[in-house]
Amino acid sequence: MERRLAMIGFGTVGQALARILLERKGELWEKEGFVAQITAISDMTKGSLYHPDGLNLTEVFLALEESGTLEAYPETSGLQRGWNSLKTIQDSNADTIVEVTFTDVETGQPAIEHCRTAFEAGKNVVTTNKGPVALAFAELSELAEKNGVYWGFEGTVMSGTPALRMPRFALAGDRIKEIRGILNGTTNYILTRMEDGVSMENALLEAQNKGYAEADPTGDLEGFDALYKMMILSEVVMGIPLKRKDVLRKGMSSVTSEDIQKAKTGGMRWRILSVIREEGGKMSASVQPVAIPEADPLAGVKGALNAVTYVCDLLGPVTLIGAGAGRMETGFSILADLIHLHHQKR
Ligand SMILES: NC(=O)C1=CN([C@@H]2O[C@H](COP(=O)(O)OP(=O)(O)OC[C@H]3O[C@@H](n4cnc5c(N)ncnc54)[C@H](OP(=O)(O)O)[C@@H]3O)[C@@H](O)[C@H]2O)C=CC1
Ligand SMILES: N[C@@H](CC=O)C(=O)O
Repeated sequence: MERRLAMIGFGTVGQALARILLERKGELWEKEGFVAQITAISDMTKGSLYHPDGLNLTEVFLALEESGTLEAYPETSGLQRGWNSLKTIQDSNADTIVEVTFTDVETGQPAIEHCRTAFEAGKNVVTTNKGPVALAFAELSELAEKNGVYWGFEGTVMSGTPALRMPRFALAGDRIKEIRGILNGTTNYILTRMEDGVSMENALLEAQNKGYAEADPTGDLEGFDALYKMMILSEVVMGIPLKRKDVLRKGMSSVTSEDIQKAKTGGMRWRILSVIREEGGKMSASVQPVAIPEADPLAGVKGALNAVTYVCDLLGPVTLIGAGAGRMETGFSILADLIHLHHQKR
């Protein structure tokens, strides 16, 4: 069965998925029997395209190279332009909506509305947007189930590293009472570069150029992004919703270059640690900068790598280390969800 996709948002992650689909088309068909067509793209500033027979992705990238928008995409019979996100979700022939707009750390909008509209229209959603999962998991899961559609969100925690799929499937049956780790790629990248003597401002610019940072990097720097990921882990993996106000949150702005150099001289490394613990059905959680000894395995987690440890009652602690952010790394998370959906439907 050919999957028809509508991309809502076409920035770093959306374009990475399109590249992967373009470059791996033959291999995905041969190895997985998977085939997908992007029939619609709707992006705030780049513009919108819809063709029921599918868009030519080579032409999409040529248009973006020419002007940074989709304006130069060639006219063909049946091509529609200018549809906004909601019209694209409702009126395109896509069966699966790829929601990759920015994460709003206050309201989760417009992404929550995008998911709601898709589910009500009987369409699957695959997203890397943390807002809908952190703030509306119960409501949206129920709506997806009621409409018999799939909701994939693997990329919301640690990009394509299976930080959700592993505990949900491979560790099913174990009780997870504690989760801890490094859950933000941008700040881990910045701290590592500051250890090399790069200023915080320049390290942030590098992180932005590499596609790690949020559209508003305050979300990364002040710990909101990690907080959202803890809310997702708490509800999705441990089954207990966590409120924003219940998380002790400290951003990285309190850590200076001097602190980092001083710690380095003393055999320590600064990392932003996230911890969630369950005791008697009550959750406690924190995200904050901590100086840890160089010998601690987390001190060796560098750059945009992240790590998460699941403390299981039967298996003991299990740690996963992998990409926390990045273009292809997050584009891959959507592909992994699409292949999962494909296997389910098959
Ligand atoms: N980059 C990464 O490594 C990771 C990102 N994520 C998440 O994935 C999502 C996408 O990230 P990324 O691609 O990096 O972000 P970008 O900012 O690069 O892309 C988001 C795109 O969505 C567009 N957009 C915003 N609002 C709308 C709307 N209402 N309708 C249509 N398009 C809209 C933006 O347009 P404009 O620029 O004009 O606002 C932009 O082109 C985010 O929610 C992020 O938190 C998750 C894991 C890793
Ligand atoms: N901005 C985020 C992107 C992935 O969630 C990060 O740096 O971790």
